[in-house]
Amino acid sequence: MLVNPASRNAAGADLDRGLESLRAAGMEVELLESSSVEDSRRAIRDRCAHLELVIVAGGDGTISSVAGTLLDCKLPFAILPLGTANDLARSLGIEGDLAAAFECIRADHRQNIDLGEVNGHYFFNAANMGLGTKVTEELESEAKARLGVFAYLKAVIAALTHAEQFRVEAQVDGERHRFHSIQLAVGNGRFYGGGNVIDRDARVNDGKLSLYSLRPQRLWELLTLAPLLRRGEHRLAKRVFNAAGREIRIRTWPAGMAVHADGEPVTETPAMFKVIPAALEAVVAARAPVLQDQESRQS
Ligand SMILES: Nc1ncnc2c1ncn2[C@@H]1O[C@H](COP(=O)(O)OP(=O)(O)OP(=O)(O)O)[C@@H](O)[C@H]1O
Repeated sequence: MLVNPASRNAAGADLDRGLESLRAAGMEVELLESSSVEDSRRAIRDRCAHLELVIVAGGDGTISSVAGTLLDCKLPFAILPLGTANDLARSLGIEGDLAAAFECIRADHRQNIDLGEVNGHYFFNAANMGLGTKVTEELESEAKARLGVFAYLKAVIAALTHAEQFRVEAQVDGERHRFHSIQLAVGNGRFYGGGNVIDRDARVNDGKLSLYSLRPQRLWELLTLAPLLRRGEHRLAKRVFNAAGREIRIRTWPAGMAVHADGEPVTETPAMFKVIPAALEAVVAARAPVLQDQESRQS
């Protein structure tokens, strides 16, 4: 079990009782506090051959930081959500208190989930260009620690006042689309930004990425769109472009726009997005409605 003490809810978390319950269920658990991303990656790599499961106790940032290592080591993972947004945990149906998350680990229901990749960087939830990256920039860590999910709202309002438009060429599985945008998002999971739905049909195991773009619009129009965006119902809205596919190539004018993946700045446009279907095995909540069942995926 890898604990990131810098995750928002790590400080007050009582892991002892949960750990005891795992040990009582016959699991041999080694507890490790991670001091850096490199530290986490090395800890997993060094133990690769001896581990059966990596329990990541942290937020989305912590889980994304070890995605590539889990993939290389072909190791399954479970989540103890200790972060601010915990969007991947939500996408896996893991909600509620820590006791419920420990219960999921004991029950050990597993599913293969997809991983997104942009210019060689992995992400679970979503990548943003435009307004979304401004939100992250506005979201200074001090406010995030103090306000949690409400900090996102404050940051959104600050970013909206500086929304700039840009031109986009998107090739979705080879099909070309051109449009103007103020915000582009490419999602892999179902949730991003603290419980916003990427698309009402998106699942973290559907083998697809979802793209949406907000066309330039007035501030009041954006504000009226906000509840639809929150629920992932932007298909119902005019001024939103939607598409889904396995490969999405994005060029922007101006070029060199920042691409943030799972909240971290990772690359710039032009950006090549790919989904790696069923990349990782994850411990999920039993009968999680946020996951596509494996039968309908095959059909
Ligand atoms: N593997 C890691 N080990 C140590 N520190 C990490 C690791 N991964 C990321 N960090 C640092 O810890 C900070 C907090 O981690 P994380 O992003 O998981 O929690 P959060 O910001 O509270 O939650 P969320 O990402 O769900 O909003 C990150 O911003 C990053 O600076």
